[in-house]
Amino acid sequence: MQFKYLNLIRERNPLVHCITNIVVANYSANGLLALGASPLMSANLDEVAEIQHFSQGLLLNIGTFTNVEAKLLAGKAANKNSVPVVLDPAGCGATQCRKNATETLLNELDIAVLRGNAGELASIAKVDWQVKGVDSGAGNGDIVDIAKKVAKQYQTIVALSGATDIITDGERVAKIHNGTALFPRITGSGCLLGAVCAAFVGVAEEADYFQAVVEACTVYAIAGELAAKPLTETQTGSFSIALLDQLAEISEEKAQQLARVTYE
Ligand SMILES: Nc1ncnc2c1ncn2[C@@H]1O[C@H](COP(=O)(O)OP(=O)(O)OP(=O)(O)O)[C@@H](O)[C@H]1O
Ligand SMILES: Cc1ncsc1CCO
Ligand SMILES: [Mg+2]
Repeated sequence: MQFKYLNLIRERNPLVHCITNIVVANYSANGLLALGASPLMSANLDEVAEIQHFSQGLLLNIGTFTNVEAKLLAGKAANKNSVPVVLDPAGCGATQCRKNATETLLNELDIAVLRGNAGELASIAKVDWQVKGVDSGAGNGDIVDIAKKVAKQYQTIVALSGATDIITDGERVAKIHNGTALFPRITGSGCLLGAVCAAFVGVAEEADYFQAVVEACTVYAIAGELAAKPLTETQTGSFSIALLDQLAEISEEKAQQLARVTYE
């Protein structure tokens, strides 16, 4: 697999505007900085539309179910200014009002990338699933079918994360086999991945967003793998710091060496 967007991020230092949840705001900003992007966290109604005049990517994360109006306003301005929008429907299956708000965002906005775990994508696809708050839960549906269905329905690129990440535009499917079991043991590793996806599509042409998202998820999963290498399975605190270090350290060459990506 050929990597080309990681170096571009470091060259261009894209500004990624995040309207995210309070749990992960600081960690996401640090992760973007480590990678080589420039984070801006704001949900103020007076400025979120204006920010789309100079931002390269917009992340909308519904995790703490706040600022829905700001997300709509920012998303519409981003669409007008050709700024790619990444939606992370964190915890969207947990309550009816989250389901409704997620549908509204998907219907009202042109979402370039929809990044969530299996439970969140199953909820959007209206497939029966035992969701558990923001964790992915368990279910019997075929996650490739779920991801493809949602990608087609909303004409977006779906990045479904888990032990194997599934990236699809509804036709093409990439599976990323990299990662570490330490990822789901820290909060916000998926939320940061959403922000990372926004940085990658922020430096890509629209026609190449699929490839940019595959690259984003692969680089990220490998950074986690490298961070976990010297750690035991209980060193979750150390992992969260080591992941930031690896996001700063990882090179295209290293990613190329370690990538385990298959296409269907
Ligand atoms: N069991 C696992 N083994 C290897 N990698 C994993 C595993 N589970 C998740 N990952 C990786 O963890 C990262 C985050 O994905 P995850 O599915 O945990 O996000 P999430 O549930 O949205 O997280 P959060 O909502 O806490 O931010 C992805 O890079 C994914 O590949
Ligand atoms: C724990 C938690 N609760 C709402 S958002 C969030 C961060 C992980 O999605
Ligand atoms: Mg999540």
